[in-house]
Amino acid sequence: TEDSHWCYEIQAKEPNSHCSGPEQWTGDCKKNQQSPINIVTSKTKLNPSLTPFTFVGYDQKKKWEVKNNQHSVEMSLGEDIYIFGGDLPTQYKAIQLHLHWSEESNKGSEHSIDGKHFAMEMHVVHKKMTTGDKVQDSDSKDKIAVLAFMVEVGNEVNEGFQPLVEALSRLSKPFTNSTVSESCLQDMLPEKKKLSAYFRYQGSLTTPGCDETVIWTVFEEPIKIHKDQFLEFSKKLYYDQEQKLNMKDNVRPLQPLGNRQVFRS
Ligand SMILES: Nc1nc(-c2ccc(Cl)c(S(N)(=O)=O)c2)cs1
Ligand SMILES: [Zn+2]
Repeated sequence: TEDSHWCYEIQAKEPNSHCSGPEQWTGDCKKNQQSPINIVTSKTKLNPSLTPFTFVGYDQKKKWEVKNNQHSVEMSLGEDIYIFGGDLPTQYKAIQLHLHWSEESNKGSEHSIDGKHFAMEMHVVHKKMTTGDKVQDSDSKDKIAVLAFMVEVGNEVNEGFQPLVEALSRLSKPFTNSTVSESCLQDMLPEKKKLSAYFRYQGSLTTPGCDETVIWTVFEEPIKIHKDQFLEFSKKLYYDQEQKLNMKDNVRPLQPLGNRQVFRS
């Protein structure tokens, strides 16, 4: 399908590249409720319904499957990990987490907050859990809920990130798989009490087909990792089999907010 040839700008501008960069992405990528966006905090609207989340199974210790899917490093979740609360219509089951990054710490996140980009952005992708026979109409706007965490670099090692960082050298080539050592999602996130402050808006996948079916939650509290942990991603991972193009800048350009309102908890 044309999606298998989509790529980021850094790949598209390579001499004799045959992939389609963000300006050529198809599907819903040219519609008007796209992600990511710049969040102008002074224009966000307080929404008291945006209560804290309940995270179920985020403390489950497991040797998670990870893979280099040629666009990012992706950790498969599933099983019994899910969220509810956060003004979501029902509970949402965790499917996978992946990240976007650069090699400079002031760009690399997909969303920006008051124009500030972070070093990385971690996305925990959840799918709406339909109870019993209820069928999801195909274009429903809330099929997916992504929890987005900004990642800042500092000089403190983030122990919770180590299992993933240590697996990266086993994932250099695209379409390679591995497992991380025993770890849990919760250890990668900011402490729970800091997760009640977040932004909320209606948007899309930031990768083709850019389906406008995502309820976005962008947490205010960033994850902090050591600079060396951060640099491992662009050092160890490659976009291509020949290992000539380091995987970095897997970041979609900012999209127009249009007439959408961004809410805050
Ligand atoms: N092949 C790939 N798919 C994705 C993906 C899948 C689902 C979603 Cl929701 C997203 S995102 N960045 O909008 O969170 C990315 C990444 S790489
Ligand atoms: Zn993502």
